[in-house]
Amino acid sequence: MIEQFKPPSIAPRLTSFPFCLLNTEHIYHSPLHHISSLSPFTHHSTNISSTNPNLHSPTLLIFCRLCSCLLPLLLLLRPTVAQFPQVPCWLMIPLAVIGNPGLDRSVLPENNHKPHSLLHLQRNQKSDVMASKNRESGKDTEPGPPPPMATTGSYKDEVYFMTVALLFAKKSPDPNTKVGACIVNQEGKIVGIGYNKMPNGCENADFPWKRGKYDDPTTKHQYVCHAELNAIVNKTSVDVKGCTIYVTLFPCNQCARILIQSGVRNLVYLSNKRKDRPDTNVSNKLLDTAGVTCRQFTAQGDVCALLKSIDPNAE
Ligand SMILES: Nc1nc(=O)n([C@H]2C[C@H](O)[C@@H](COP(=O)(O)O)O2)cc1CO
Repeated sequence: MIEQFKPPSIAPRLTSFPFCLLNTEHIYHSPLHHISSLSPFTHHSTNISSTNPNLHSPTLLIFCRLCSCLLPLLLLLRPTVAQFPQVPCWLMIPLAVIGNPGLDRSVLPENNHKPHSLLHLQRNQKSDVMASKNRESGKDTEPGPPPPMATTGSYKDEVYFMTVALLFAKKSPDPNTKVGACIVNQEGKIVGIGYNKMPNGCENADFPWKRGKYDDPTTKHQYVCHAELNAIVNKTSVDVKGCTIYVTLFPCNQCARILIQSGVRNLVYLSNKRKDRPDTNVSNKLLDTAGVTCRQFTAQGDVCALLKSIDPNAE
């Protein structure tokens, strides 16, 4: 199909494109860096290079090519544009494609404000630099509640990723065991999230949630899709080869097989409460033989501190 490029009509549609992409199931469509750029209902990202194949539409490709033609002009304009926070967001897309030497992409905005302009991003970055200077000088070890931005970047990335897994575990309808999983690619971007639930289209209320023997069809075990499986099928990238999965419970042998087959290389788990069960031994044997590195997450304290820093009243 040949479609004429119409800048005025595409602009409003793209206004929200770089910063908020959601599908109908509220699963994000753009790789994320940190929990702070993620909420259950809106997902912000300054990275427009979504790996979702659905976004690689001809329209987008044509648009990107046109943007690259405008590149020299935009390079000239960039310092000027950054002075005006109200500059339309669609103009920011080519700027984001070009990249801004003043911005470190590994330091994405880590507060609740929407990064609606480059100026805003630069402000955030300045705060990050301040926070990191404070850390280096040991100031953030002083007692007392931190100022809103002081915790920015205070935690290892894995703390954010396990926190994401824990947050999504909360969405599980399983009344007994809620499990969350978060898959992260080699660039440190989240490319898949899942939690245990009944298969799509199968109403949670229509199926049993009781525990029991694994082969008993009156128990949940025959029906429920595990968090790891959902994280993989929800992936926003072409594949999850070389990725790391953060999961709140050590995988069963079935999930271990799925992880191995899909190319996940590292596993970080929170709980291994079933370590004495035979199927856990099978998981261990499979993962070990296939060369998937497994380690237990030990920074629970940091997860609690991170959550508390988001909302001091959080439990
Ligand atoms: N790694 C895992 N991922 C998961 O999503 N699950 C899910 C399947 C069930 O919904 C629940 C375990 O049930 P229970 O027998 O502990 O109440 O957790 C379980 C495991 C461990 O096998």
